[in-house]
Amino acid sequence: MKLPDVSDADGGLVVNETFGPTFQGEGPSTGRYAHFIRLFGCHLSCAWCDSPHTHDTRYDLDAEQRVLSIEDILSWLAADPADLLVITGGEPLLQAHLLGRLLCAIRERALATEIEIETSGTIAPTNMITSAVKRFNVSPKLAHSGLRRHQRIRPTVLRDFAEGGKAIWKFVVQELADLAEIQELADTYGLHPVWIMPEGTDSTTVLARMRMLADPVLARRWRLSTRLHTLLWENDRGR
Ligand SMILES: Nc1nc2[nH]cc(C(=O)O)c2c(=O)[nH]1
Ligand code: SF4
Ligand SMILES: [Mg+2]
Repeated sequence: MKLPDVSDADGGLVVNETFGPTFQGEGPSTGRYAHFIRLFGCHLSCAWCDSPHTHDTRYDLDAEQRVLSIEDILSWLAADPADLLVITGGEPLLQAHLLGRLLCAIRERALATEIEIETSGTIAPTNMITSAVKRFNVSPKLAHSGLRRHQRIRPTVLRDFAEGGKAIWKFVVQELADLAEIQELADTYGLHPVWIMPEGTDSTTVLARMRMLADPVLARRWRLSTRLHTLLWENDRGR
């Protein structure tokens, strides 16, 4: 199975979709008016991935990707400048070089008040990216992702994010037993603050898991995230 190489697309970023305005549905900025850029490509393959169309060869990946120049993306944003711009994927840091240039240009032209990046925590960001963003929402994957530990846990990358001071740690949880696994990672790598988010792509599952998690998360003094877009719009694309 050959995955598309997104690291050196000539002249642009490989984008899956741009959308907004919508609400940031996850993490500390939940509920904020937000625009999204979903970059194409991921080097992982989590069993429960909620955006497999960014990389899974069971999808029509030719139809799922467009090469957009930095100017193309700036024009899209200029039509409706973002309060919060969220860069997600896929794994957006696979395209770190061009992404850094894009984010600098967005800051220079004041096309977003704040920028945050959703990432798996397996690829270190560049300095250019780190200086342009307000926050990294880092989601290290647990054993239930089906990935091998060395694929999902990159100690040096986790420590870099932790020391950089711009990361929050957002763990996708299916069962209460996952919390002990998270505690071990948080203690080993100094991950703080910890956010717990239910796995699920329909409102019934998200709400049931949030109810299951609420008291145990409080007992650990952690934070709880919903998936607001899922509660509102189920698994609709581009929301
Ligand atoms: N509204 C909305 N909020 C989100 N936060 C993170 C998302 C993602 O897919 O990474 C996402 C998404 O797809 N939609
Ligand atoms: S890291 Fe994210 S995009 Fe990549 S397979 Fe896992 S859930 Fe999907
Ligand atoms: Mg996601």
